[in-house]
Amino acid sequence: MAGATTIVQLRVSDVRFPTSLEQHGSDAMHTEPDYSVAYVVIETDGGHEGYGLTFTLGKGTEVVVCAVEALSAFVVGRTLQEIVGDFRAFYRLLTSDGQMRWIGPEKGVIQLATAAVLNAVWDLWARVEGKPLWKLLVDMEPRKLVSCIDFRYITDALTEEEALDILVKAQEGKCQREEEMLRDGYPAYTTSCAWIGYSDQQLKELCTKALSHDWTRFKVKVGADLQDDVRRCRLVRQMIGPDNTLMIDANQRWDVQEAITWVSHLAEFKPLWIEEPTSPDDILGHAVISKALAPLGIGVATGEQCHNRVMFKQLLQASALQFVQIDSCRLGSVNENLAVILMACKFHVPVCPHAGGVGLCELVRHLILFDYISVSASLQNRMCEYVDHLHEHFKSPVVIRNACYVPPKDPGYSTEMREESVRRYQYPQGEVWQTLQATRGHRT
Ligand SMILES: C[C@H](O)[C@@H](O)CC(=O)C(=O)O
Ligand SMILES: [Mg+2]
Repeated sequence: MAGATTIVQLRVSDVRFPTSLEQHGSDAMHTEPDYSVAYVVIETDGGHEGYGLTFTLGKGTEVVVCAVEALSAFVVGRTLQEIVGDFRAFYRLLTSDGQMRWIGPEKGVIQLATAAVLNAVWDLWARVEGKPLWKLLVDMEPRKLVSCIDFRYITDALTEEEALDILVKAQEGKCQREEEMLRDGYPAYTTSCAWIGYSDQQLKELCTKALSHDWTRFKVKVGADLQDDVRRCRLVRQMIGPDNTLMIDANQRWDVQEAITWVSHLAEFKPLWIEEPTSPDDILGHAVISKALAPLGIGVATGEQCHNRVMFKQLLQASALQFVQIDSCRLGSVNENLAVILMACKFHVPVCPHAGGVGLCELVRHLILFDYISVSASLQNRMCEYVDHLHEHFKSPVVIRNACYVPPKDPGYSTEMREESVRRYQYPQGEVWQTLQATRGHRT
């Protein structure tokens, strides 16, 4: 890395897209989501910039913005070299400050804010190195990678030495896997055909279109009404045929027993997994559901609202999930995602990232490429979520080819948004929101 790069400013914006108008992103618990971000820009004295974000659903983004502002004092005035020279210490500084940690620790709004800020730092680092983030990670020495992870609270499941060992072993075949990814891309599944607010007609049209674009894996939202779910799952299964893959997602709608009963009624449609059947905090509940559904061949997937590595640790220790859904903006950025990816590898549980939101596809593709090339070395039972919304607002948007994520080539973490998008969708002063309020009285 060239000379010292001091971070001189951090700016944060509340950017919201009115996706609820057309029910994009809707599920059994979030019926009117306006896909939004707390969007962070850090500037350095040398003219470099880093971009970060965390995902929200509209209302409340201003609270995350406030938390980001509270964290900015830890970042501004520091050099990039100082931060990444001991990234574990910096992660701890942000998450373990003696006063700030009281409003977490490492969960909720403050962890979302940590993700936004650290995503900007990782973006800056990758840009300064002139590499896309996945390549920065893939090229990094194993010892350096583990030095970015805070192992506090997880050493009973994964020690630093074990993490190092996993990374060192996976060096074998790394170059071939990188070539394979550059050639074929990383397998994806689509959630965009079957949001809960879509009509049956929309489901049919979107499935037809997706099938014609080579999609073979489909996720359907369930959990609001059993008869609707039976009808929708039947329709999608008929459309996609017996050999394609179906997943279902309840977004935390049920109690534990209710989840088992409800999903048993949907077993005839052969879902690979039920996602978020119950409260994301109920580790033992997930374990009970996993055990009950295993004989039906249905696994449990969760993670999009799993707020830190300690929760994932317990889910893994309790055999409470069969698919680990990391989230680039829920966990404490790349640092904490590395911890979870390595724990999942140790427990032999596949990582299938969550990406239903604005910007999540852009970011998480970097993490899953790293997982395959440098950690798991397997594609067995693995795929990364894709949703077909709002990519046009990013400078390095996702590219999908043959239903696979094409590895991005631009330096950075693909977090930079188009300036015009940020300006127009800024809440509430952007022209899109001003117009919506004036013409439709869209709730603000
Ligand atoms: C509110 C979000 O769209 C959520 O439904 C996304 C999700 O659960 C997923 O993509 O999975
Ligand atoms: Mg989900």
